[in-house]
Amino acid sequence: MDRTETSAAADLPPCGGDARQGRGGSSRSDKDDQSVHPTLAVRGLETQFHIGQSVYRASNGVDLTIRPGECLGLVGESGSGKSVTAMSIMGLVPSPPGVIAGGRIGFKGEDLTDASNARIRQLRGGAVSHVFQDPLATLHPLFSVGDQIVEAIRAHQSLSTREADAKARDLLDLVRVPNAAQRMKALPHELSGGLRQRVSIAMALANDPELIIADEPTTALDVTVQAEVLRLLDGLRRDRNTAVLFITHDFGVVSEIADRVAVMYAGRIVETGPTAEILTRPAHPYTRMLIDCVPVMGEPGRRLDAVPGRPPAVNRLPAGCAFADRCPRVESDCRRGEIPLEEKRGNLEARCLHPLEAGEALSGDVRTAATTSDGTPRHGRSA
Ligand SMILES: Nc1ncnc2c1ncn2[C@@H]1O[C@H](COP(=O)(O)OP(=O)(O)OP(=O)(O)O)[C@@H](O)[C@H]1O
Repeated sequence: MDRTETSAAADLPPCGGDARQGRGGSSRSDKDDQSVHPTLAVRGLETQFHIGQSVYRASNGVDLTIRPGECLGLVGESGSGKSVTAMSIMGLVPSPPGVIAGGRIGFKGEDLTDASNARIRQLRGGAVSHVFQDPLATLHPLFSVGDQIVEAIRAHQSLSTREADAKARDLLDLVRVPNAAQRMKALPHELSGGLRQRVSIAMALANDPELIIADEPTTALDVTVQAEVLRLLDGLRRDRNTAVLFITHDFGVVSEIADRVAVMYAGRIVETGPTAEILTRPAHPYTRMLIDCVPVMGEPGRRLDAVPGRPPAVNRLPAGCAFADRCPRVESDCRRGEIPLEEKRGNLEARCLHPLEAGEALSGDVRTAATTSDGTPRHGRSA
């Protein structure tokens, strides 16, 4: 059966609500040709964990679109559902207790939701690859990095060992590992953290992926190495026209690499739009508060805000806006019912009834709204 012809995802709209423009709203070829299927089109993804009587809604109606050569930054606090969304795309949700209870995952127009395990395995490490935060979790401690890259190549391409070996060396050169031929023989623990991450990027590139899912790939690295690895990833995806889903909790990193941003909170996308627009004129108070947490160079005296309180547990989501208990702009209507992700202005969409105007700051001390009079968060994680 040809899934690309018959699947429901073949009918996915080529451009979803969050697929708009490139960095700073600049035009891209994808904008000019909206008829081409995006590399990734996630629609209404519902990934749940059923534990005892509880249902944890980790991805709760998530929509994402990424076009060739585009980088989407998926941002949110710990536990907001970023990794579960990524694992769902890669077919890696542990089941049980996990289940994809709804929605569709389209890869270049092919519906992966009902794809066979064999098809998902064929894609994973091939056309869809991933880079994780900790390369030691990806790399086998007892095999040389060269052997591991060769194995990754041969799992998807019929090359001789000699050919795969040469390709592995080229990949290490490409990700700028010095003395690649020598380093092929190194065990993972013999390399620095930055070099190990370059090796895992080389492995991710081994089979010319069309989509790379990078889950906090620079979080464990020190800042200079982090900047180098970001530049490397950015250059590679531009040269190779690779779509990238870049997961992070750090808006500083997002500003370096993402064309567009999707902000996740308690399993939902709460705001999405071009990076420059989101960074300078966000509509959702949560996005504003997350951005205010980023240290700014040259402002040593500036108070660093934290977002007070905690997100609600995803097995006990409140009616209405899940951010209401922490939001300085909350009104009674925020707690009444489902709030849709709607266009607020320009290319910005937010799930908010009382959005910020362009460039508006949050007035007053946000702590007054999000904490009780003694400073206790109004909403603690209860599960
Ligand atoms: N294996 C699991 N079993 C049960 N619940 C899970 C499991 N994995 C994730 N969850 C639930 O999904 C929620 C989202 O987790 P996820 O790892 O996607 O968050 P995240 O945004 O990636 O956080 P972090 O930045 O800390 O990695 C968690 O809060 C938890 O409730």
